[in-house]
Amino acid sequence: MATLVSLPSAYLTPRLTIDKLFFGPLLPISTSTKHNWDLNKSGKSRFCTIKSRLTTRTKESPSTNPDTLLKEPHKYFDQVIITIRSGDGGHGAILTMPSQQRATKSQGKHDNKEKSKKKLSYKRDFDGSLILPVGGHGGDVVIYADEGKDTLLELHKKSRHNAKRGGNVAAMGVLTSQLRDGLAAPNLRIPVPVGTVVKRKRGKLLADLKQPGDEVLVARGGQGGISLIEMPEYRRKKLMSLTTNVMRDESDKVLVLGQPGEEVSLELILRVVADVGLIGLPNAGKSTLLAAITLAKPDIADYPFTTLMPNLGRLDGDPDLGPGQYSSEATLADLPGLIEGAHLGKGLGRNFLRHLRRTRLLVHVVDASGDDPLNDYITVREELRMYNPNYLERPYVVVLNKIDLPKARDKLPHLTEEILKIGSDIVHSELGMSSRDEVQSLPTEGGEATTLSSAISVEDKMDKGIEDYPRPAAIVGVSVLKGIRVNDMLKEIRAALRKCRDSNDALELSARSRE
Ligand SMILES: Nc1nc2c(ncn2[C@@H]2O[C@H](COP(=O)(O)OP(=O)(O)OP(=O)(O)O)[C@@H](O)[C@H]2O)c(=O)[nH]1
Ligand SMILES: [Mg+2]
Repeated sequence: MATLVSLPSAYLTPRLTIDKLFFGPLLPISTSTKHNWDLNKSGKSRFCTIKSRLTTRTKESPSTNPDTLLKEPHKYFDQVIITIRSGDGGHGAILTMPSQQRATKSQGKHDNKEKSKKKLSYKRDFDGSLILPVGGHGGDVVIYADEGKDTLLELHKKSRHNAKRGGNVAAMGVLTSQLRDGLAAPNLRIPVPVGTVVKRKRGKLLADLKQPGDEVLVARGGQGGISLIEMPEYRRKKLMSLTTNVMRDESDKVLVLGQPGEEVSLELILRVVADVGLIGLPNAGKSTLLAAITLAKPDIADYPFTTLMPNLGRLDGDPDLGPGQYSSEATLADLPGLIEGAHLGKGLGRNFLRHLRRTRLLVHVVDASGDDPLNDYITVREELRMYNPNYLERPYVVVLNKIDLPKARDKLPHLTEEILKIGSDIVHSELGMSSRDEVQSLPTEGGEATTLSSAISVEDKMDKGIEDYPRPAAIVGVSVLKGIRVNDMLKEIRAALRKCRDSNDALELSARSRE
């Protein structure tokens, strides 16, 4: 990009040489990095950026060992720390006026012709002032949500990302018209899964990339340096009268060198974007359920912790709704099994529970053929309470699975009755909690949604037991493996989803009217 530059008298005297400009006290020194010129053997000056001793540079976060990533991907897929650096700006140059080039004795007539042709290429603004080339802008770093990405594992393998530096303005005599394009460095774009939260390492939230294509500029590339012209005094005066715009730094120094890019350490946290979260003990049949009602193909096996990372599936709209069926589509997330003590780190621990945060409805899958399914149900509710009591306020459907087995079928009536006993009729809203994601309204048994405008603190909620939280929106006995009552289950899930969509809309409306 070219800029209009005026030339302060100090820089326009014929005595000013490149060496003086580069080695003299006029060099701009950035606060974060120090620019240094060193001479190589041929005596040519070469620009390099060195680490300043006075400033601490962010320590590079080490990449995770590929073996560890392969063995334990579930520990790394949803969180990573990366270091990014935007590109340095390219340097300006000391250019020679075409008139001087023409006057060079050593050049032959042919050369002079060429030069005078080039002279015509020097750009002038509408007011006659010269437009001189500037160094290329350093590449920015942008992080964007890409639907094709599922995890953050790739970023563990490569935790440092540098954008390219801008191009330097070439040596004396190169004309504006040749330099105008191609000097700015391309932006570095880093794809992450939809639902990634971008934060400064131990610092402020920069963006929540919830929608495909959402993006955030995390580091701006350095500004390119300006160019100067070396010329005799009589021409200088003429030029000064024509120009108005001067680029200077704080100490009145002209910025010939490109500015350094910025280096930042970022923490990326993935929070799965799903409408419905499937929870339950290991082996309850969560993945089988997901495979039965969506096109997802999760691993299913007869041992605990088959699922290590959330699986996503898309539930089609309800065909009975006719044209409105698309409004009943939903994304389901099948989460790893939860066990007693998960909130203390047992099993896969509690970290994956953060993926429930954006869900609006929970489907609690219980293996009804187990020895004590009621206790299994209570265990999971307790773990949710210990992790985040707000999750207990979310509407939920209980799926009593494996009723193809006689053991489960026999227990069904009593189990349903016992589960219905646990819970209260009071419904809380999370309006006013930290994130809009968590704004919820919960239906009571009768389907009415009540809103408590005052937010209840998490400490207060911890004092409450699971019986103080709402009952399930529905309880259904099914066999997802054998396809028994799967349609009834789908009906209940869709009805609960519609109810919480309606109440969310109502909440949004009332929030907007208050604004
Ligand atoms: N008999 C019967 N078996 C089922 C049913 N649903 C699932 N299973 C079996 O239960 C076992 C566990 O199923 P998964 O779907 O992997 O269970 P999960 O809850 O996803 O387990 P984790 O991923 O370990 O948390 C598998 O052997 C399934 O075939 C069912 O309706 N009836
Ligand atoms: Mg599973």
